[in-house]
Amino acid sequence: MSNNAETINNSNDWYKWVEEAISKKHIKYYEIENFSNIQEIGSGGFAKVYSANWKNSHKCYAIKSFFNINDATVKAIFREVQLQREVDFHDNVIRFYGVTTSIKENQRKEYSLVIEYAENGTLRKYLKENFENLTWNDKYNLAFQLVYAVSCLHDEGIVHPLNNVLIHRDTVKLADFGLSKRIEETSNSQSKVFGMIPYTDPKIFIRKRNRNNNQTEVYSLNKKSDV
Ligand SMILES: Nc1ncnc2c1ncn2[C@@H]1O[C@H](COP(=O)(O)OP(=O)(O)OP(=O)(O)O)[C@@H](O)[C@H]1O
Repeated sequence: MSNNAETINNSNDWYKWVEEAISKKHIKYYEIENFSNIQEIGSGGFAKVYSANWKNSHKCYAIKSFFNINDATVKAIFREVQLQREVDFHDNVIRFYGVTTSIKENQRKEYSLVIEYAENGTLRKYLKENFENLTWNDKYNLAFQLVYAVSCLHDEGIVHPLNNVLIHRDTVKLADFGLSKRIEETSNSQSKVFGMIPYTDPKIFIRKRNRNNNQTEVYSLNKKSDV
């Protein structure tokens, strides 16, 4: 796989890259027909996400199907795949398993991502529904996992906007690396708002040079604890 983020400029590059990666077995291809019990579980600005069982087993996967794979979105999708694969050895990061063809009826073959399924959904929803029943130890444990995951991503040179924090049983899982950046990139793009506004360090809005961008993520973490 010779392409890097700079060489994926349009949807043709993306299709070529995925097909080459599948044929060289760098990425596993899952036949969509082998999934059963496909259920929609959520959607965001770019994609719809489904849960599905593999070959009638109890093993559940999440399938992320993009609304519109065009020249503008392929870079984010490619980034998501690249960054997630780099760090998904970590227990607190959603695993990238491979690709399948899109669930949509379409003339053109469209690839969807097959990723680990987080059974309890988003941390936000989980806390809303369970906050009263959680002990301080449970809350400490969730906060600890979140901080630990962020710290491990920093060690790998990646900043995650913490826009998508999921829960699988008692384990925090960071997902959706489409908006994540390498630390050196964030230092060069001070003017760009990074992540969700409520969790964004206000200092990012005033163009202050030489601000360490890991710090903006620490701000996001503190805001998360307000949930
Ligand atoms: N692996 C997963 N397991 C369980 N639910 C998930 C998973 N991935 C995503 N979801 C659910 O689907 C929703 C949409 O997913 P996601 O945020 O990745 O889509 P997106 O279009 O890239 O979103 P965004 O607009 O935030 O970039 C999430 O908020 C979450 O509720």
